[in-house]
Amino acid sequence: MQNRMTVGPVIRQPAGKGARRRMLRTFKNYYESLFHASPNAYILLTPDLILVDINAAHLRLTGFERQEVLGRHLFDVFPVPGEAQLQQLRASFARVVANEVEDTIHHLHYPIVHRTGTGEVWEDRYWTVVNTPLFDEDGEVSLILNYVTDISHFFQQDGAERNRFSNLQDIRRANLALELSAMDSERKRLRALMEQAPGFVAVGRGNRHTFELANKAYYQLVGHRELLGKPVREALPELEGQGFYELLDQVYQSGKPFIGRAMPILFQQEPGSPLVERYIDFVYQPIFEQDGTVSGIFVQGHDVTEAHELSQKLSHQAAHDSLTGLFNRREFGLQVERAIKNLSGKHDGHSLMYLDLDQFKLVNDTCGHRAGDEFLRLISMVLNSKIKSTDILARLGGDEFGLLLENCPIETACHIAEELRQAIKDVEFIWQNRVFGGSVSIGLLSFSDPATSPADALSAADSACFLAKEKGRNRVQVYRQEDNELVARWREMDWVGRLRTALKEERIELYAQRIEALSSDAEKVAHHEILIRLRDDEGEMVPPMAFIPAAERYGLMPSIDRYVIEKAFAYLADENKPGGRPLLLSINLSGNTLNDEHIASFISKTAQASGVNPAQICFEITETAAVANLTHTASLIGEIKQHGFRFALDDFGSGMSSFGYLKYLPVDFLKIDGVFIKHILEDKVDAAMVEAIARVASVMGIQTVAEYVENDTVRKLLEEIGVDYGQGYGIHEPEPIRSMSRR
Ligand SMILES: Nc1nc2c(ncn2[C@@H]2O[C@H](COP(=O)(O)OP(=O)(O)OP(=O)(O)O)[C@@H](O)[C@H]2O)c(=O)[nH]1
Repeated sequence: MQNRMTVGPVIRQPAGKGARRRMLRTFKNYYESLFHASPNAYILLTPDLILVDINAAHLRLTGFERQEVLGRHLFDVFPVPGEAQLQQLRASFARVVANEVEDTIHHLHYPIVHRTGTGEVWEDRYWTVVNTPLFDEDGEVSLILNYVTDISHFFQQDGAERNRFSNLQDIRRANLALELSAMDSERKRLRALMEQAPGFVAVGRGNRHTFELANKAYYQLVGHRELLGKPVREALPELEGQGFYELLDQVYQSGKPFIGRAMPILFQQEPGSPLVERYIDFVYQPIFEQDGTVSGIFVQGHDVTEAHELSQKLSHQAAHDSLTGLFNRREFGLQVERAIKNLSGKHDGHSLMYLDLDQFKLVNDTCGHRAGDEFLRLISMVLNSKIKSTDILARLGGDEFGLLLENCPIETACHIAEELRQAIKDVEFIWQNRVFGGSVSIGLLSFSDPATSPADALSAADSACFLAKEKGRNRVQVYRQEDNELVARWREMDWVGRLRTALKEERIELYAQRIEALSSDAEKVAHHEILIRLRDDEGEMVPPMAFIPAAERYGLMPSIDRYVIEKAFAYLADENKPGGRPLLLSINLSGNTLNDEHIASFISKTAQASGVNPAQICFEITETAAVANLTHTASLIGEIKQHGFRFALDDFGSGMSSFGYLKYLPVDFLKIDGVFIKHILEDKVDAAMVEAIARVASVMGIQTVAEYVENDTVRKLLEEIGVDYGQGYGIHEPEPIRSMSRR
């Protein structure tokens, strides 16, 4: 069949008024814009010449209102002027239906009543009429597209003019062919657009939501299967019980759209295969008829599974600790906050535990971080196994855990805390043939005041935990406000914020105390130990005893040490200008700084940048810090010494077997612990200890420094014993480094 043109997806043979309306609807949905926007005059007719649509160009041409012509017979709307025209038209429409090809009446003399602002006017008109059959899926002519062109002006011209258009027929034909081809490409373009659209699109018709259309993305989403012509419950049976059928019914009945965001949906993409979960953003949009009834639902949306999974992953990461999978500190704070909001007089209040493993460092230090991580995982599993699923367990950081027991009286919480302590005590962690036992200190707080802040609750429990440690570890300590020790601890914690600000505002000031040569062998340089003071926000100087313990406990010492190193090196660089006497500065490195894996490179880079000679710097580390991880300290000292820096072992003699360690620590100075010097004049044992240290050091080629030299008598005795240097208030009181004269 030539020129066969099927419009839209399917247009069936009309069987009555209702059927015609459905046909109109289908056509309207897909080609309404194209039909109405065309500059050419079109009418759409059923084969029995009932007008089912008329476009805007035709209405402009004839002056009719759309509503008054639809559903009426063609000849009722446009009365035929005579028998000849009637025959011509009838024959043309009959040919279209019988032959199923397009039919043209080239010249049809057909006067029309034209509506004008002043009334109806009969106008003599000549037309070219093209009737095109439109076919349904079964190949039957279901509609006739009637296209008219007003050619009256040609017939109203003189003869010569008319001759010029003697081949009018060909021109009309060519024009029509162009029109039809434009319409066809538009149709293809629209279909391609819908097909290729990134989102899924489908149309369900009628109250059973029968698939009338589905694009590529829709097929991809549901798995490629037969959809068209099937009601949704038959086409996608796995949606039963997921609420989507009900939503479709609701939109169909209410005429109100439904918008779904990241809704989970399960599809069985292949017969027999497991259900696949996807997340979709979608809209169910009702399709309205002209009479306001809903005839179907337009489904449009996007598969947002990847984005949804990513956002789930991110929010999980934001709330959980990656090592143990437990909640993290932030989330724990939020949970405590939520629990506080739920406090009501009816309940016993909540209980909160702060758990800190005892001597956990030992696992890290002897077997490495990986072992430490495994140990932490094991501990979190043990804790998890001992609590209810509604309890909130979190890793607060390092080896610290938090546990929130909601609506749990203190007696029960004490019992649980004791159980947890025992469960950790029973842990045996084996790593490369080494066995570590578990132990935990627990601070327990019970609170019922809705005015409690999460931060206060946590730090109160932390304070109690601190006390548990102080009292010997492996115990549960209940928080009591009247506890003086706890008050002191609160004060200490208050220092954390103050210290951070002081560091930022450079209010930590360097002081120096001279270390004087006592023996003739001692090096003749101006030797000073750098000490620190904090200038508080009111300008008062705060001694180190007030803030160093807090800085040590809260991990601020590495920052303070770095700050001191930078300032001291800068000072040395200034003092090294020509004419200056050689200076030697001693700088303290805290135990935490020894664990800072970048400290060696920081020191050498700072020295290079400031241009100081490493031989002018001696780092002091306490015996206790050094011994806590002897191998690590020994290799760190070795690494730093390679650059030319020197080392002193501070508070020497305080440990049980100090001499034993000395062999492993390549230090240049030993600073004898002040406890031996303080009473050296009265206590013979102290004097003997100092003597012994001086002798052993001398044999090992290490120089000795005595601290706490408070007067000349002590100084003389030390000289006699053979101690190389002295330091103390009897020699020099610390003073700000910048105001210090060189002696
Ligand atoms: N393996 C591992 N170690 C960590 C992690 N976070 C912190 N640490 C280490 O945990 C240790 C915490 O030590 P502390 O709590 O200060 O001391 P402790 O040895 O447990 O001793 P006490 O608490 O005083 O009984 C430090 O050595 C940290 O370096 C981690 O994620 N993995």
